[in-house]
Amino acid sequence: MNREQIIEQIKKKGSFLCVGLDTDIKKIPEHLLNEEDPIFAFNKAIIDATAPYCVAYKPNTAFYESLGVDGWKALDRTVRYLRENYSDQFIIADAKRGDIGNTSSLYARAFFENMGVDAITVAPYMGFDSVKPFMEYDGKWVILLALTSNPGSHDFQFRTDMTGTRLFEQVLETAQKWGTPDNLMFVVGATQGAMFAEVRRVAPSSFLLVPGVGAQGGSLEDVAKWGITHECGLLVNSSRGIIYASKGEDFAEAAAAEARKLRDHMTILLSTYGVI
Ligand SMILES: O=C(O)c1cc(=O)[nH]c(=O)n1[C@@H]1O[C@H](COP(=O)(O)O)[C@@H](O)[C@H]1O
Repeated sequence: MNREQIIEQIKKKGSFLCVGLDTDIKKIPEHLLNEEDPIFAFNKAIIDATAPYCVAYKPNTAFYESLGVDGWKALDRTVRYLRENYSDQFIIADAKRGDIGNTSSLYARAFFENMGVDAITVAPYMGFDSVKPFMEYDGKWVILLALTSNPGSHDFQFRTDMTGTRLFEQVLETAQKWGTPDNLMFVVGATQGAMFAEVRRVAPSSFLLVPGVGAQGGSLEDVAKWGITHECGLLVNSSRGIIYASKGEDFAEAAAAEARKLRDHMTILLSTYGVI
């Protein structure tokens, strides 16, 4: 899925919502545990209920890997279900990979060729050769961690070099020499608030994947205020806040209601900032 197609979907749906499929076997409604593949049954119901309100899905691989082979199969089945039934949705494997070039090329093959997702989250720590193999796929995206949503983001990401440039700014600056706004996005946590203005100073036109609204308490209002561009330039993720809105038989309807609420807010923001 290319940049124009993502923007078209955002405008069409009045939404820049990404639903996080962080599906935890210990948190899904009990009645689903009788299903032959409970994780897939949960994901399928969540997808069918929330698809009108979002433009992307982001399964985090940890939730699937924790279940071994069965989890990986459920993830693969989920991606296939999205591909076959919702081809207008952007699919992000949140895997946070990155290794020496030779190994990264196998991660890229696993996620882009084998699983067929549109994008993968990548950690920048090992540098250019660890990121490049993911960029060698036409029509696929790297989403590089830049300024994360967690408290530990302050341990390294704000450290400055001799010129006073912070590490996250160096990541943003340097990585834009490796890729373009057509194949490279950055992760910036919703909890970083006004720091979005600093991010936009260095990366004015890149799409940002923004986790941290909902369960982590980030403000959608602030993200848009400091981070939105004339093309939107944002994909805002919420996982737990949507998919665990109810633990009962009505879990899918409750998820849809949460997604719709966020979509309604996003439509207002898109209109306020002149995107639609
Ligand atoms: O790369 C990510 O998606 C990510 C980066 C980051 O800085 N913070 C962050 O929360 N995430 C992921 O985004 C999702 C957030 O989930 P909720 O807090 O439940 O909405 C999880 O899958 C996290 O692993």
